[in-house]
Amino acid sequence: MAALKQYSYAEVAKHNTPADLWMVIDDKVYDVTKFQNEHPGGEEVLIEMAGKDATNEFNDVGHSTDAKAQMKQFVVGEIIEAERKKNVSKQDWQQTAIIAGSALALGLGLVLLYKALKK
Ligand code: HEM
Repeated sequence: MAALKQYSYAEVAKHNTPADLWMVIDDKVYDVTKFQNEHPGGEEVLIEMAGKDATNEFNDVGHSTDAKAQMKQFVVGEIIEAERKKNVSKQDWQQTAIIAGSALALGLGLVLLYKALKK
């Protein structure tokens, strides 16, 4: 898959009118200019979020999987790494590494203790 075009929030914020309507959901940038009139939830809510991060608003509605599949066609890019909100997966990975590392150290410690006691 080709890499997505990278945008800063400042860049997205320029597209904040009904005639040029972008928004950010989960760090992906969407151009919903053509979709606004077709949005089952109405154009007003989209215009309200124009140029902004609408992740919470989008999730609050509990959009269907159909809606999530549909939105893919409007992706024009993603937020530059430094400004991404969702670095959760990275944090999760670090946490997992720390837990796994601690477990390993504990296991090793127990083995050494066992060996020391056996003598
Ligand atoms: C690319 C972005 C979006 C797409 C493709 C999309 C698509 C849809 C679709 C297909 C529905 C019909 C119900 C469903 O299938 O879940 C819907 C309903 C709705 N959407 Fe969106 N939506 C988008 C963004 C947003 C945003 C940012 C908001 C709020 C700020 C919003 C608010 C709503 C509301 C209030 C409804 C009506 C729910 C109802 O009547 O039960 N949507 N949207």
